[in-house]
Amino acid sequence: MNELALEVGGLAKRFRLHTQGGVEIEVFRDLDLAVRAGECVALHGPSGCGKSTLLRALYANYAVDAGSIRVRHAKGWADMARAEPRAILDVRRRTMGYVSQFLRVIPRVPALEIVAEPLRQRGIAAEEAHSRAGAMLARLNVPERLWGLAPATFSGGEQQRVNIARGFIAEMPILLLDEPTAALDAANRAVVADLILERKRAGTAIVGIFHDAEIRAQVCDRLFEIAPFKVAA
Ligand SMILES: Nc1ncnc2c1ncn2[C@@H]1O[C@H](COP(=O)(O)OP(=O)(O)OP(=O)(O)O)[C@@H](O)[C@H]1O
Repeated sequence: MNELALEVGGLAKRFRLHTQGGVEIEVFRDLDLAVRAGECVALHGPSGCGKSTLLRALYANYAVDAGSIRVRHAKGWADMARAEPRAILDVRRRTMGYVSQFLRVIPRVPALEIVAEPLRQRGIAAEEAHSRAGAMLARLNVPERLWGLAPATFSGGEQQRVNIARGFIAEMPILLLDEPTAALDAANRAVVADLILERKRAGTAIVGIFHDAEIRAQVCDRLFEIAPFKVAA
């Protein structure tokens, strides 16, 4: 069996709505999840059960109230629930990628640059980074005439493919995917399925939200059910 890449233990998360009388929403408690290299796990459960919240917590976009999120990183382990901001950035740069559903468009930065950036950050020369970014965009059927433009005016599906290209080009050991095919047509869904299968063969551990049952069946090894949270009596 492959080695563990991600190990979540005793995770608890609640939201406090400060602007609404301090109401608390408890999303999960005592959540455990282990994911091995090369494995793809789909977060599953009814709408509102906490799939997006868990994915964001794994990336340390949300603070958690208890528990650990251990990530195999730089010949050791990092805990995303406790790490300093600088260590979190290092994990994001070298170990854990996140493909959100929507591209956070940076004004005036062209698509090719957005996709090449993770490679540039890792010290790869501009020429090689741009050539690999172009190949990835071409594979995802983003027309070459768009590569030099900022994606603000792109269609939803084009923006999602730029986002996917950026997420996959870095070849991270752990990938978090938030509905990576939501805005895509059948041909591009097939490209994304191939990209995911390739990463799995290369040993990437993947955690994702996949509402599309066909993609889920193609790429996921198991479902991780987030049970509806019940308040203890
Ligand atoms: N930023 C936030 N502030 C307050 N409450 C939030 C916040 N984000 C999510 N919640 C609440 O946490 C719960 C889980 O939401 P989440 O978006 O994680 O569910 P989900 O399983 O991804 O849902 P869906 O399948 O509908 O996208 C919901 O009850 C939601 O209202």
